Amino acid sequence: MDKLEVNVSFSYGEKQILKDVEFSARKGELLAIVGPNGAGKSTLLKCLVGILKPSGYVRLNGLDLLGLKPKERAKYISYVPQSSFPEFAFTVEEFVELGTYATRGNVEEALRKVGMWERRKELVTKLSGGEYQLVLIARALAQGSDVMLLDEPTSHLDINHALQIMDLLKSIKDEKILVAVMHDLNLALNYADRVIVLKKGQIQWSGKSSALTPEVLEEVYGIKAKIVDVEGQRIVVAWE
Ligand SMILES: Nc1ncnc2c1ncn2[C@@H]1O[C@H](COP(=O)(O)OP(=O)(O)OP(=O)(O)O)[C@@H](O)[C@H]1O
Repeated sequence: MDKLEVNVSFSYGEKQILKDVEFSARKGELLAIVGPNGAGKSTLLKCLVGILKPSGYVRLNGLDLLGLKPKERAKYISYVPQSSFPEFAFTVEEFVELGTYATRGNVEEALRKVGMWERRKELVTKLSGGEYQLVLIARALAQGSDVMLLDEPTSHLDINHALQIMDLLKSIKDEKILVAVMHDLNLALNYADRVIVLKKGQIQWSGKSSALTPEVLEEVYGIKAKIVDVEGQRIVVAWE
């Protein structure tokens, strides 16, 4: 299945957080969700994966994902949450196996992909924040779903590991529908095919990452910005 179609709204009590957030995502592209703190990016991913119950729809090739039971939904959609410290002392391998529908074969493949297979016997509670983030990504990969959502997948990673993860996402984008919340605009510009800019729970701008302009960033983040070309890479330079 290769096409995700979304239109969701969500409120915490009286407070509306997402208003008619409508977009589609396909295999073959990495879709980045960017936007200021509090814009609703994490809430959007939680709505898509069914942790929160939005109004509207989330459809995978017409299949209504929100209408499925959680265990059933997990066949189609995986989620890498914002990394928090692990609570239970599982080994890396056990932790990845816990991912719904993970089998021995794809646990090994997933751990090899993130470079953590050699460390599979170590306890997750003893990993660094970045290493744990790699294991969270492996757990989602092992689920083998068509859709993979990632909430700031590089936030705890050094630049080398961040690039490694972005290269990994690039290498699997033909197999999976990838939607990633990203704070690093430079990584988003250079790795994402399309970008959605969220502000106050609404889509402020969306389009090809190559079409994102400094004016959009200035408007959304309230900063001054330039996008410069350095050997084919687009780099954001920003100041207040
Ligand atoms: N459990 C909750 N109850 C009430 N309001 C909440 C809850 N969780 C989040 N919010 C509010 O929802 C809004 C959106 O939060 P969300 O975490 O989705 O933003 P975000 O764009 O991911 O932000 P950040 O970039 O800072 O991670 C914020 O105003 C936040 O205060």
